[in-house]
Amino acid sequence: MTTLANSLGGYEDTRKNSYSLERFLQEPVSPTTSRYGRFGGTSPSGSMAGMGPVMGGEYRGLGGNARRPRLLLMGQKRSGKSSISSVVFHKMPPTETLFLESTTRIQKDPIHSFMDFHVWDFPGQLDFLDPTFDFDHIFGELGALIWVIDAQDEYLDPLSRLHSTIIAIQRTYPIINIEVFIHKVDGLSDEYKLDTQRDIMQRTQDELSDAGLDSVQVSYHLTSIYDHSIFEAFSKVIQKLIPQLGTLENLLNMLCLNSGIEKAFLFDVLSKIYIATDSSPVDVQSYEICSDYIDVIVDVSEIYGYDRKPATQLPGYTPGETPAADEEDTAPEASSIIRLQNGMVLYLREINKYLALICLMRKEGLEKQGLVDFNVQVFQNALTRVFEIGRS
Ligand SMILES: Nc1nc2c(ncn2[C@@H]2O[C@H](COP(=O)(O)OP(=O)(O)OP(=O)(O)O)[C@@H](O)[C@H]2O)c(=O)[nH]1
Repeated sequence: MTTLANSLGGYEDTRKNSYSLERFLQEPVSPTTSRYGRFGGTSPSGSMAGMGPVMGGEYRGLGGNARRPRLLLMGQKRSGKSSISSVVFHKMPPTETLFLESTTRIQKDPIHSFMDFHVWDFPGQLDFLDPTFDFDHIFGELGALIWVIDAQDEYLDPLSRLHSTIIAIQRTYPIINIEVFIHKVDGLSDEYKLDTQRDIMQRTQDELSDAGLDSVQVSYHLTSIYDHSIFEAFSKVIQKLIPQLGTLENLLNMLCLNSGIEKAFLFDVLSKIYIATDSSPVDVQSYEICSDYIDVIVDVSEIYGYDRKPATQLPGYTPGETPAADEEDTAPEASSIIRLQNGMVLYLREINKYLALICLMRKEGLEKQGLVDFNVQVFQNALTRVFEIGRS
């Protein structure tokens, strides 16, 4: 194991730029945007010092414009669109989605997290290809179109609506990411799931070829709100919208290589979406255990964490003044280590109030814990730099 600072060409920046997970949890939640929980898509106060286009509101991915990407959830009635949005972004327990009412108007949900974006939930009965709808307004600032298909229901009609939608938007907006969620697969056998996916892929490919759109890329995900598959699918959707993804992956690779880490995830604590991971293959079990670990840490922090007030409530703060970065920096970042029965270790370090690094390593790796801690600190500083450069 070596120090990451060496691998990063001697880069060393001792400036601390960390935020507290606990403090994030204790910040006020706006009743207008939070329908279901404490996270509720609110905008926590406090600056996002050092976090650029991906962090704190701006996005320069598509076409270089500083915009908030929009994720459109579309599909037939009762396919599970509102449930997905509620479970992933508002911590709604999956069983409570049974009581969700049918959406009658477009639900626009601003999500303020490591990257600000909007989630628009379309009522299933709405025909947005109708000429009375402002097509450009709906698809103009799109990051991804997420088409939800209920795999437990008859899907040929919804599929043909998907095809006509792709054909309609491709002509004007060819760079849109099209993501098909083959949803509610929890009740299906593995064989049936794969057959359904194969059938949907084949029919879509045939339809697009007939329309002369062979080159259109469509991604397919088997999802359910009753397990981690929905979070994993969203992770992949969001990752495509992060301009710095390649750099984040390289940093994670270097961290793993130099610290004896087998798998590392950079998680958004708000949604449990991972925004980057190293390039070793993701196995579901590692992802699930890391995702569960975040839940535990978040819950324990919320119940037992001490009350660290936001900078605006600290003594000496004058209303109207921008809180000094130093005040944010005084809070130590949360960290935690758990030894698992199988000889592995889970290592968590909060990077800022939105992101946490979670690593899986063998217990021998912790014999040099000081080195691992140091490398993680260097990784944290490098990450801050990446976003600073992106912003400038
Ligand atoms: N088994 C299963 N049921 C699900 C899943 N996701 C959603 N549901 C159920 O599907 C039903 C419809 O979910 P909604 O989220 O209201 O569907 P919608 O697409 O928003 O419906 P509209 O608002 O009418 O367009 C609810 O009873 C959910 O509990 C899933 O992954 N598995």
